[in-house]
Amino acid sequence: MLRRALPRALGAVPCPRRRCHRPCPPRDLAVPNAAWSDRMRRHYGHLLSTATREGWTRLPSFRRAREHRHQVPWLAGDSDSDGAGDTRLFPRAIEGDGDGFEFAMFLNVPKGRLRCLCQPGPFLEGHPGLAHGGAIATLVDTSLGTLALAVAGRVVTANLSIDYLAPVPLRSVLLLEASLQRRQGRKLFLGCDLRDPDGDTLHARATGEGHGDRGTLGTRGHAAHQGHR
Ligand SMILES: CCCCC/C=C\C/C=C\C/C=C\C/C=C\CCCC(=O)SCCNC(=O)CCNC(=O)[C@H](O)C(C)(C)COP(=O)(O)OP(=O)(O)OC[C@H]1O[C@@H](n2cnc3c(N)ncnc32)[C@H](O)[C@@H]1OP(=O)(O)O
Repeated sequence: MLRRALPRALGAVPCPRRRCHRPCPPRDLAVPNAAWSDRMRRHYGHLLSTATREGWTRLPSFRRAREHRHQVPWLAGDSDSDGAGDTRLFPRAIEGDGDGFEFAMFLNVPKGRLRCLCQPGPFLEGHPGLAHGGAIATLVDTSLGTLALAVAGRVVTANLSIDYLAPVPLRSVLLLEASLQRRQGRKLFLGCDLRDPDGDTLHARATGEGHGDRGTLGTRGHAAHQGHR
């Protein structure tokens, strides 16, 4: 009992492993691990080395929404009502390195752009050897959602439309380039392309619409953006 209560009282995050109650610093998952291919590492290195000069910020990525509370305070939740803290961000739900989504995002708020470098793992299979369309939709929604969060605060996806143009092999490397196209009141219109960063293949093109809370866009969103920088 005390083992569970003390870390929480100190503001530490309970370890996501079942039956482990030690305080556990969140692990940033948007960094290379042993499952990243050489291509993934090469593109990550390039994005990282040019990021600062070109005004991009690498976003750390944690297992659970709450662990992003320093960037997006409302993701911490209002209470512990989601149980014993055993939640996962959907794209981080598959735990083995390389098995699910390996990804790293780079954000440029002034330009309204986000890049997501991704390596889809073998547990995302649809047709044999190929990524499931739902997995691609997750990648798109997460990218457009993160961009919308960064520029406008509390936003939900109202609409998502994806043209699947070419199959995505498992363990390939993909670069998603997202941009904010326009804002209209509480609505944000976003789009993205998902490409092979080394070739000509355009795997998917998507558009999305995010809606902010009444009274949120431009206020809390601004605060979240400031907090991030
Ligand atoms: C600061 C740095 C931040 C960096 C971030 C770093 C790391 C990020 C860390 C963690 C990231 C975590 C998460 C982010 C990743 C992924 C995000 C995932 C996002 C989601 O996956 S989120 C779940 C799916 N999402 C929902 O669960 C939405 C459920 N839904 C609703 O909550 C409502 O349905 C809502 C709000 C959509 C509308 O509700 P409402 O009450 O405002 O609607 P209302 O009827 O008043 O209409 C008002 C106007 O919207 C038009 N309209 C209505 N519905 C529409 C639709 N579907 N499509 C197009 N237009 C629509 C009407 O036509 C009218 O248009 P008009 O005003 O022009 O007449």
